[in-house]
Amino acid sequence: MCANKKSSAYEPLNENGAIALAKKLQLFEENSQLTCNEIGDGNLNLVFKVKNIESGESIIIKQALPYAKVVGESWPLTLDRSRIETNALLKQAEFVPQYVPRVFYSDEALAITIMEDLSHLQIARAALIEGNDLPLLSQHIGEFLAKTLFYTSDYGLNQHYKKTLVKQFINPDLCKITEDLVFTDPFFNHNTNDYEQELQQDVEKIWEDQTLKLETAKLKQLFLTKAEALVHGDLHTGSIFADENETKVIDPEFAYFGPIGFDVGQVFANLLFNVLARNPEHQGVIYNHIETTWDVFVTEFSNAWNKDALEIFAKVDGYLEHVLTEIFEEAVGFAGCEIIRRTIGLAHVADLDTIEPFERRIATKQVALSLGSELIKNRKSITSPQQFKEYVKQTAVSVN
Ligand SMILES: Nc1ncnc2c1ncn2[C@@H]1O[C@H](COP(=O)(O)OP(=O)(O)O)[C@@H](O)[C@H]1O
Ligand SMILES: CSC[C@H]1O[C@H](OP(=O)(O)O)[C@H](O)[C@@H]1O
Repeated sequence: MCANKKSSAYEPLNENGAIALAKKLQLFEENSQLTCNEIGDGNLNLVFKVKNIESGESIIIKQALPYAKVVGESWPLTLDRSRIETNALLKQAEFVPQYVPRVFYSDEALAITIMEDLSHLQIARAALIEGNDLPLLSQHIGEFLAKTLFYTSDYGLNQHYKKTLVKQFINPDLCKITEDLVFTDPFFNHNTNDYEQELQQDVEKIWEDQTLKLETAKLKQLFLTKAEALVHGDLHTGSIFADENETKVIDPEFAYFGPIGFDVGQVFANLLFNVLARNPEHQGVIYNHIETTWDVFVTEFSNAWNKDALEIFAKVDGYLEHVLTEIFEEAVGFAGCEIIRRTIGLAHVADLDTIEPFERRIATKQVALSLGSELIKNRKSITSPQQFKEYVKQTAVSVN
């Protein structure tokens, strides 16, 4: 099966429609007995799993709705995100086929991507919450980040061709969601915000902190303007399937040409949520994941740079180090924004929301807010992932 595109009129699928489509496209052997379930638990799209009862073979049909599923028809949203998702998966597969689902078919008009079923793996967020530590997660994600980001950047890609890709991945509606939900609304008294009343004072502290707002404005400006590489754009642990051996990154519908540090920072932040949710004796393994993600990223990015850089200045002493230092600094700041928005903004994370008892949940969210603010404001003086540990400790002491 291979990806292709053809035109048909848009209509949202239901389970029978998904089976009919799979049959029409001859994705299973003739006369196969097929079942289908809608399994989407994300904020935006429909996800159908179609399975051959006898052979057990299955595929995933993901379809965009003309609105954001989590809010409903009052929040219209472009179907073009499906084209972006398919093309991002195909582009990433050029560099790291082992870390993305195979795409079998796509149809822009129907806004569908048909891909490999990854149900044998577990969503990394759920696995980490359960205490399943996914030993290869950070090794794989570090390599995924380094290769997808280096080879789509001006360092590793023909700079003229890169501009045609920038055009192909213009993604204004999904970027607007991030500009609002990650970089704006949580820092103001906005009606999309969602937090427990026990956090009111901590939230107001954020709204009143002018230094924090200034630094967030600078990070938002980077997100708006720094077309450094084709970023995934929503690389949280809910967008990663994994087990002890395998890792697959899904859901790149927010992909666009943005700052490399954005993807790296979202990975840091989402691992930090898991750190915060754990008892201290179980945190070490997740801190190690953060360090390994960065170490592998640096190693793989540097190898790719030394082997394949097309930028003539790449061989100038100090240039690679400068780029890596800037990526880390920006990643720390972006991680801070992600931490704040997932704590008090529209879209939360289960790591924090499932903490029991309630008092511990609130105390942990207070630490998260303080940590997020510190990462944004102090990102220039945080130069290694080992410092996250100090910052978590320091903010925990200052909050409690
Ligand atoms: N390739 C896949 N294989 C198996 N399950 C999948 C696959 N893609 C998505 N899913 C399931 O659907 C859920 C939502 O998918 P996701 O791509 O995150 O949707 P959304 O864009 O709405 O966030 C995932 O959490 C996972 O349970
Ligand atoms: C109304 S979109 C909110 C939020 O949802 C997206 O995540 P996902 O599609 O993985 O559920 C993205 O993080 C958006 O910011």
